[in-house]
Amino acid sequence: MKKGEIYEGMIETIEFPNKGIVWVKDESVGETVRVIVKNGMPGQKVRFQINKKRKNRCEGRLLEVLEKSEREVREPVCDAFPACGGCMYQTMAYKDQLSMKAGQVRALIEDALVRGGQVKADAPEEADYVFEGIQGSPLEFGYRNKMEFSFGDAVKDGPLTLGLHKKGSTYDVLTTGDCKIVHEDFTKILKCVLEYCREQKLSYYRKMSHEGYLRHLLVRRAQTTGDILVNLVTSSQAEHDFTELVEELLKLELEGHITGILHIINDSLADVVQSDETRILYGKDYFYETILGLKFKITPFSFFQTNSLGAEVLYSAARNYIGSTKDMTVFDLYSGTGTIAQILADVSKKVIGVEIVEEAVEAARENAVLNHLDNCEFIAGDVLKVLDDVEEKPDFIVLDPPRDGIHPKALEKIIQYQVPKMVYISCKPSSLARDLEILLAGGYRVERVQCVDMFPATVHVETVVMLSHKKPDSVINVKVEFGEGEGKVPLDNIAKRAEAYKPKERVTYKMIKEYIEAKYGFKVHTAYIAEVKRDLGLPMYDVPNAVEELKQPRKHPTAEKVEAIKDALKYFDILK
Ligand SMILES: C[S@@+](CC[C@H](N)C(=O)[O-])C[C@H]1O[C@@H](n2cnc3c(N)ncnc32)[C@H](O)[C@@H]1O
Repeated sequence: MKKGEIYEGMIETIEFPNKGIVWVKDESVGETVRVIVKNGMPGQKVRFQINKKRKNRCEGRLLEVLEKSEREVREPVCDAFPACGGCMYQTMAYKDQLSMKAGQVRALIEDALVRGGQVKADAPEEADYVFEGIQGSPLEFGYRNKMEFSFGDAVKDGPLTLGLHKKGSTYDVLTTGDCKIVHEDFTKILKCVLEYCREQKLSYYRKMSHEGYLRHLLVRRAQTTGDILVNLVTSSQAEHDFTELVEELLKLELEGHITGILHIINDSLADVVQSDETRILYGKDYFYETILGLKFKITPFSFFQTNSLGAEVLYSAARNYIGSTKDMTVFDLYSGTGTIAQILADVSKKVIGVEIVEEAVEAARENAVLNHLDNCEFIAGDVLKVLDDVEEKPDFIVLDPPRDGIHPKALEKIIQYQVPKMVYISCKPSSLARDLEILLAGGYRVERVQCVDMFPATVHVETVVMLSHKKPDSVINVKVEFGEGEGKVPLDNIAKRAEAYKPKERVTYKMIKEYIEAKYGFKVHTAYIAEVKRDLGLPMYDVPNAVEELKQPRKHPTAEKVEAIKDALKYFDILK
């Protein structure tokens, strides 16, 4: 198999977030190879081109869907599908989307449990934590309370467009005039603004040359109050009077109501929505949203969960795990506009929120006053640094970091508090799995896991994890001196050991099973793989994965299965 070659095959499964797994025969060596093909659906027959080939990892670029999947049970709901790429799973039944996402999270968590030492690779049946499945979003469509549309064109020098970027393109913008994951009010506003800008022949800002005027349209709509904030973002390269546009927008027949129309000037070279200057064209520059009975003031740039009703499900799941915090000091790390802190405030002694965006911290403070809570403190700054300066010690910690997860050094500081319990809310399970390994190594164990789907039809999924601290049975102190001389550990040795322990491409039991099924046409149990490895004297931690549970007394593999397992171990370089 070489880079550039074209193959066909069936997408057997999808690993988080959108990694389709296809097994194909590489005729040049007579082997069956596992290829990752992104952006497909489970069960589709696809044609793809190999674009990455490494020893244990092969990737292909999807060229064409040859046959639809049986799991595509309905017609696309919008005309930007599949070019937009935002709602890849919209043709799958919602129930099916949910079970696929739950399976993806479970596999990642259970890998992390093995790698972090909570579960032994050869005894997956001893995975002593509770995986509670997935809760869906109350709304399958129209669930987003915020959308950032870009101005551009769909083809070079084509007519002005306003909407979302084409999948995989930084430049081409599709007009998403019937996007179904936002309320109809969003599309009415989008069409009105686009029509006006086309009539006025306003230019759009080009990312390469940094020339042009129109940049983004940011719309926020509170799901519970129907308040709408319209933000038109331009460069400062022209001056335009938007009075007529404001009149047009206010004439629209909307289900909600516009509380503010803002003109934001942004000359930043980066393609992000931010403000050098904000002009209020109508109304005010904020609105209110209600979550679990609490009121939150939202400004154009403050972080707020984008699915308000879904956030209620997520926060309820977290609150359920957090339990009673009476007389406790709680740290809400990565607190945004302080939603979680305020949900916990009236059942805690004190809550301290830490958040890096100053504007969100100011909003959090205002929100606490609005909700008559006087035991919340919000600190602006990076968690990594702020934890060094906070004098109070937490009794309980809630973590809700951004997609990339938690900085390892911040995790170290969090672990040092040794709080008996923590709840980690994650919007990216692969970052969560990486952070869990560090938390497990730091003496924590995973007790319960609940997934919540906040973004139906997309690849995203949220996870809430309850962790508890394992108290050590006993403690011994070991003093190690580094350097040359008797009784010291030479630094050279450390460098060699570090080299030997460098992370290798991870081969899971699942990969071995998939290889065997594709090549030999039969399934093998995890326990059989473990048994063959034990018999061969292979280290048991080399092939971690623990997804299945034993449902009957352990049997032994047949000779045929033993040979197939040995072949797979050789294929993945575990057996030389
Ligand atoms: C997933 S949001 C959670 C917000 C909040 N808990 C909520 O539910 O609304 C993550 C938040 O972390 C903030 N953040 C990102 N990096 C940070 C850091 N190093 N220190 C503190 N806050 C950070 C972001 O600005 C964002 O508000």
